[in-house]
Amino acid sequence: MAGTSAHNAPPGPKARRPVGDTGGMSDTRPPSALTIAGSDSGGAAGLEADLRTFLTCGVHGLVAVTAVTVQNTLGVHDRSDIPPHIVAGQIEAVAADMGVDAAKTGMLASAGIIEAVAEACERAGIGGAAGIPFVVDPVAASMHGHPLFDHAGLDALRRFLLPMATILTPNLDEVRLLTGIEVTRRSQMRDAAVALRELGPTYVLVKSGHLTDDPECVDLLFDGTVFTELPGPRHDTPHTHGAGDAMASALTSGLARGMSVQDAARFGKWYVSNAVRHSYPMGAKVGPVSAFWRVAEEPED
Ligand SMILES: Nc1ncnc2c1ncn2[C@@H]1O[C@H](COP(=O)(O)OP(=O)(O)OP(=O)(O)O)[C@@H](O)[C@H]1O
Ligand SMILES: Cc1ncc(CO)c(N)n1
Repeated sequence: MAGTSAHNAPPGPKARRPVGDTGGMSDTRPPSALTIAGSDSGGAAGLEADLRTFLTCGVHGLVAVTAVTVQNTLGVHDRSDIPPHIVAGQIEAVAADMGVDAAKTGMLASAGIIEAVAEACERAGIGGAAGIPFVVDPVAASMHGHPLFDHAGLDALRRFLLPMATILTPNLDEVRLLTGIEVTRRSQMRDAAVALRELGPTYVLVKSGHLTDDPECVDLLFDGTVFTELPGPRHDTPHTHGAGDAMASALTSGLARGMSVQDAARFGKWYVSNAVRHSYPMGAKVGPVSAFWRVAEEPED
């Protein structure tokens, strides 16, 4: 495990509040981030990944559970969706009492849940032009190809959630589902970003993990005018389960800590690149990305 060093210090300007900063006083509230996501029993993706990332990025994690999946490295074997009013209730309860500095979505399971999430977020002041930063990760399927919502879900996502998003973070399968654009080369990511932004989000971040022939792993951020490449090496490992969730939740953590969207996106890319670099085998197939690299080392004695 690596501690903090020049090598793994985050790039770009410093966040307003450093990791774990509570002002040194027990009555000072740390930044908080809300994940609206499903549970992965394998602990690699879903809300488990998000909470772990929030913690290691110095942010208190809040949760609205959307579904429980029966999942391991072989696939998603079963699931039970949470009733939409319970999902909305979780969002409203934590927003009203504890306060949300940034929010993100993961698996949203159904059109009914998506509509309830959009309404609850609107009531809580999450998303929209002047609202609390809202990261929409349009998780459509698990990495094994198991759908995590259906066509009605896709329509509801377009209709209710994309116009509220501060930033949309699709992988290349989700780009195809949302726009019909097939991205097979890095140069095609710009057209995809333009088409995605027309669906309503303020920023778009197109993730490049699936371009496996590309020797680098360069994500693309677009704000409607400027394209910003987020460069990084492509680490040679089969174990990338949860990379998308780690990227989106680190980005959300950056926003909760007061970073600009540009800086939070760079922070997210830096975080996930290290998480993939330290990923590990576990189970029969694709193992999880790591958060251990970010955990403080224990004292010698
Ligand atoms: N082999 C790799 N080396 C370095 N970074 C990677 C690698 N694979 C993915 N990433 C990074 O991880 C993030 C997630 O990318 P990807 O396109 O795989 O998303 P995803 O398909 O949503 O992820 P998941 O595997 O969780 O479903 C991106 O920031 C991407 O740049
Ligand atoms: C619960 C859950 N959320 C998201 C993903 C996608 O990584 C997954 N496999 N499982």
